Amino acid sequence: MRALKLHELSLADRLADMAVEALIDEADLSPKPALVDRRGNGAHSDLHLGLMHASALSLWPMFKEMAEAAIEFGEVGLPLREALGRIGREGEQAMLITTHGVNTHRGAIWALGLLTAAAALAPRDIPLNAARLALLNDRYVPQPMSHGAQVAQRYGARGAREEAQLGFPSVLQRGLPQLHKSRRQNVGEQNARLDALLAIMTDLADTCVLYRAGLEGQHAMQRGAQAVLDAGGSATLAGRRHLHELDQQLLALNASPGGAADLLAACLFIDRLDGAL
Ligand SMILES: CC(C)(COP(=O)(O)OP(=O)(O)OC[C@H]1O[C@@H](n2cnc3c(N)ncnc32)[C@H](O[C@H]2O[C@H](COP(=O)(O)OP(=O)(O)OP(=O)(O)O)[C@@H](O)[C@H]2O)[C@@H]1O)[C@@H](O)C(=O)NCCC(=O)NCCS
Ligand SMILES: Nc1ncnc2[nH]cnc12
Repeated sequence: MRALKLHELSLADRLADMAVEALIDEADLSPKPALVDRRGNGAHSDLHLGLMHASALSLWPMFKEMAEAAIEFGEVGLPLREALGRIGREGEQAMLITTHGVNTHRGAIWALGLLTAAAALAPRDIPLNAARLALLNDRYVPQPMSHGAQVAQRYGARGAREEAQLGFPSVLQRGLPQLHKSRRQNVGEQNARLDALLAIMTDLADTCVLYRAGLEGQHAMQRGAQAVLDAGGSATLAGRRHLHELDQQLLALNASPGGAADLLAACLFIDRLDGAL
């Protein structure tokens, strides 16, 4: 049988590969404060690294289908938005079957789903087109009292939806610039990615943290992340001490920055796309 050459992969195949790789890179990155990583399960009793990997892999067909839908519809509009909503909900079901009901990647399905579709539409303006899609109202979206919805009522934080509708400011204005800055300082790729995660955490209203630990958790996350960066970042000894402190503090508060983790995956996906399309 003839071997499949890489360049014979379709655009949708390649985008799905890149989305899943971004999720696996995020999961593997260590030491992340209070999140699942190579060291352990962070603040989660029902998650572990193997489950994060299995969940990421289970989403490959969904990302491919989202990219194909974008290519087929060819423009930002309600038909594409509602197709993505349907595909995303089916992807969530596939994830829940794989994880036996644990929510591993709901936020990532949303963020990376929109970005994958936008990348399939046009290589330029990816965050802008993702935002335009997020601003459209899917008429079929269920309205359950999600953790995000409860936090929105209690604190006014609009979480994952708003982040996408604004064109992913935490990724474009914080994560990516820090990733590039740390790379320029030759701190090593893992430290650069940790710094990008911390930069995202400095200003995020993460509904996962707010749901579990309220404003105290959010302040601890934001201040602690800033302290690591102010001390020189994850590659320095002082920065590592602050990172350890942040890990301990978030674990004590049971505050898991799952939203920030999803946005790091979005950041790594956009970084991968650069030059690949
Ligand atoms: C529009 C949706 C994003 C729904 O949003 P909503 O806020 O109503 O729903 P949630 O499910 O509560 O939140 C979405 C997840 O987004 C992540 N997130 C949080 N804050 C932000 C932020 N500021 N910016 C970006 N992303 C953010 C976060 O995901 C991570 O945390 C998950 C674990 O959370 P949780 O279930 O609360 O888990 P635990 O605390 O561990 O619960 P217990 O076990 O302790 O009970 C984890 O999955 C991470 O991914 C938020 O959870 C969209 O999701 C939607 O409409 N979905 C319907 C399907 C659909 O139409 N999809 C469209 C595809 S294009
Ligand atoms: N590494 C991680 N740990 C916990 N929750 C997450 N949600 C997305 N990535 C995560």
